[in-house]
Amino acid sequence: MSRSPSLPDRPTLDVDPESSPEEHFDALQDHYGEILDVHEQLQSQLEEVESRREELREEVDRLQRENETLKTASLYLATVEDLPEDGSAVIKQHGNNQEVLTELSPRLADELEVGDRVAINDSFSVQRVLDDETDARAQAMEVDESPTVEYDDIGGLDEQLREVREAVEDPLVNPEKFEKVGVEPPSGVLLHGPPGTGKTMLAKAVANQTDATFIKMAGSELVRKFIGEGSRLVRDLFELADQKEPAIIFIDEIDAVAAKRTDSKTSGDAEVQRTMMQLLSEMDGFDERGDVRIIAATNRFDMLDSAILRPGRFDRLIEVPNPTEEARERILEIHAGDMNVADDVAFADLARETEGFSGAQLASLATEAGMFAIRDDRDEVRREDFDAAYEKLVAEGEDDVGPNYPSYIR
Ligand SMILES: Nc1ncnc2c1ncn2[C@@H]1O[C@H](COP(=O)(O)OP(=O)(O)OP(=O)(O)O)[C@@H](O)[C@H]1O
Repeated sequence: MSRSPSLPDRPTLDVDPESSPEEHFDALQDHYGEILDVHEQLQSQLEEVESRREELREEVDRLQRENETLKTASLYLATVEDLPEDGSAVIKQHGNNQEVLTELSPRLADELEVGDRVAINDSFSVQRVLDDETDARAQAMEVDESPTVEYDDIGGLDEQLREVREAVEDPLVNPEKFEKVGVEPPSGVLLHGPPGTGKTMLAKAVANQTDATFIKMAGSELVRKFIGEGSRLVRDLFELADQKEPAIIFIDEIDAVAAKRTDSKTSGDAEVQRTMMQLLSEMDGFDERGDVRIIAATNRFDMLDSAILRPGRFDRLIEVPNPTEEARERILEIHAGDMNVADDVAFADLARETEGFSGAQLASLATEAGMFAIRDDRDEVRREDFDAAYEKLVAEGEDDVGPNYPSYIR
């Protein structure tokens, strides 16, 4: 839609070569007059265009502000239930299941289909259409039908492994044991300890051992931007586990949804609370579930709300600490065991010198040492490679490695 006015014709000077100087002068004067006219017309058109430009600029500013508000304001989630022909839509809000009839913009009316998930604002006006729900589910959950981690791949955590097997594997494999004795198996297992100590590995290994599907959800993923989405994901998570049983649900970073209540009453906190309530209610209804076990992990045990630790919820707490010297040796053997290691490398020495390292850091130490050997065009990994790897790791992550570096690094 263009509103630009058409330009006036350019005046031409028509002078008869035979004309007298007076006639010539008159013709020039007429021409000058015409030029002045055109100049005036152009001037007024320019003013008109400038004022239109100003209007458009204001419109752009307004839209930009509106866009910003839309981007920052919390939106609610809803599903399109019906699309009557008149450009309206019946939507059902997630969380409270409120059904509303709302007008659609012409663009959305063409685009929307029944079943679509949409984001709506406080006045129930549809702001945008969201991705396919299955995509959102797939993004948030990691599903591994047959994890490959074995118990033997885990270094050190013998006592923790025994407890996890007792709480998760036995109820799946020998449920009758519990029935005969008349005790309820633990509802949920909570693994807590510093990062990279093998919590995920433990959960994966027990899923592998029991031929269960491993379904992982990160707590941070459950804390979503859209109101109602976190609790919806929790429901999806348990539903999926039901479909896939036997299954092990692993919720990493559970502290993101189950932190102690704070005094602040921001909508973000309320949304986290709702997600946690949904999780608790799923766990409370857990008895009727078949072969589904639930394991959660946290690095921030101190932050957890005691509500999730009550009997019937995460009632088996297992601490997974950083490895002891003996465990560090075992972890190094696991990760460097297949490497072509020179005679001057003694895992026992390395274990002694890596106090404060987590399992994940020991795994990186082995990989990095291998990389140094490759870079040097050798097919054998020497002690000097482990030393170089050590220095690199310490330099990269002073804060993660912990205070106990060996003396020759400090
Ligand atoms: N006890 C261990 N034995 C062998 N390898 C380990 C051990 N702990 C950690 N690792 C190595 O570190 C990697 C990361 O470990 P994992 O993901 O299990 O840690 P996590 O405790 O779940 O960490 P986070 O709390 O950061 O999620 C593993 O894939 C493995 O290579």
